[in-house]
Amino acid sequence: MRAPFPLALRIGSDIIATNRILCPLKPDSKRLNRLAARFLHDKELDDLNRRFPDWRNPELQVESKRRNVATWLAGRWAAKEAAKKAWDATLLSFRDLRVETEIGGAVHIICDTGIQPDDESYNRVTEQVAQVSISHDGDYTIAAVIATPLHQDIKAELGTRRSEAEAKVVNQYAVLQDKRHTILSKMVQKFNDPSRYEQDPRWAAVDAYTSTHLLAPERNPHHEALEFAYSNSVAKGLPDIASYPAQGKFLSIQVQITGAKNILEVGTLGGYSAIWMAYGAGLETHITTIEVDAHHKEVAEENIARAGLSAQITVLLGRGVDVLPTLVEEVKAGKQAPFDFVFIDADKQNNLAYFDLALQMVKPRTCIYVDNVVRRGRLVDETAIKEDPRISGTRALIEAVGKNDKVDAVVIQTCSEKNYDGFMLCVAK
Ligand SMILES: C[S@@+](CC[C@H](N)C(=O)[O-])C[C@H]1O[C@@H](n2cnc3c(N)ncnc32)[C@H](O)[C@@H]1O
Repeated sequence: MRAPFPLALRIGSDIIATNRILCPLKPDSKRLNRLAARFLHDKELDDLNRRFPDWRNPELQVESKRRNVATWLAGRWAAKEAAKKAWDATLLSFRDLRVETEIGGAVHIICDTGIQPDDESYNRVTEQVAQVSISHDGDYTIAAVIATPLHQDIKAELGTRRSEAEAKVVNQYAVLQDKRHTILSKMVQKFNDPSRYEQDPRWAAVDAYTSTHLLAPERNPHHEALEFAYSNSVAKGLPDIASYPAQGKFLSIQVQITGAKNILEVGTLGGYSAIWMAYGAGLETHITTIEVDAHHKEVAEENIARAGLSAQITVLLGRGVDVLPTLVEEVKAGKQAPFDFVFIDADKQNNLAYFDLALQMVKPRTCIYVDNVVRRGRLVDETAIKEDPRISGTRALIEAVGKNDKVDAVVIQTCSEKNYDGFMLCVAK
């Protein structure tokens, strides 16, 4: 028989490299502000302001000062991770926890529900303390927490909040869906051909459900910038033809898988897909995106600036068939690095031209992704083949790629909130 551990004690520990905090601190102070606002409790923000009055302006600080701020933040981060492990990571968020240093120097970590004593729930337990130890050595910070299990009052409060937050996300998504459906119905009226927009409600419902869990706004630090890019584009009169959120995330994940450092996009619109890719790619990656419409370019640049990505994304104005050959020359002359991820999403009649030009400036094993190749099945519709240059352009691409020994490719059909479509995924050999 095994004797159980006799004490109702739980431990948690965490280690973090200070450089992980220092990195966002260097090039862009806005990122640091966002990071601090995301994980520090308000009282910890006050502590930080007191200790490092100019921390919000790292450009003014010398390297050693920046490192001190990063080390302080790393201590808070590690302590909170350790506390989540000791208590209940599924219930707790970083901002429910705060590290507190007493006047004598003793350090505690507190699970703080934020309920004030003058609140009617004052007779319930609203805060719980655990012991924490934080140590720094060179580039690393380590924290260990020892705690008794979370009090039932706190568990109940956090559980209620979690359900409310989940309901809010579902609600936010429903509002977004409504907005999209209104735009879609306007398009249907405009073209007076509802059959072109038929949509099985299950597709949007599945997107709504999965997005609630996998694209939850509170878990996506870039949610606000992406939502701004989408809404601002529609508000400024751009057509509602950007990638949808799950597709944006798919692109971002592709970029992470391939480790792309130099991305090419044809068809910027309001920069929505470019922003998703840039967030997936990391700070050292660059995206060149081509847009023929000057107003689209202007709105895209506004959205990109708002996302803090102006240094990472360059929008080139012009027709793809004119701009791409100049890029090919630059790559051949060594003035421009070859691309290692390509997203083609512009005028579909030129798909093959874009593909051929892109192929001249990519590294082996580059992923080339071409969007909207199925178009509700019109890819194989006899009338569309004869009358719609977007369909004949896409068929020319698929047939040429099928004969090209330098690439391997597949078309995947998709159904989603944006109806029935598909993409072609190729890899350059
Ligand atoms: C489907 S939208 C791009 C959507 C964007 N990739 C996204 O997911 O957010 C296509 C864009 O290509 C642009 N475009 C159309 N013809 C073009 C051309 N010949 N050269 C470059 N861009 C073009 C359009 O103005 C439009 O902004």
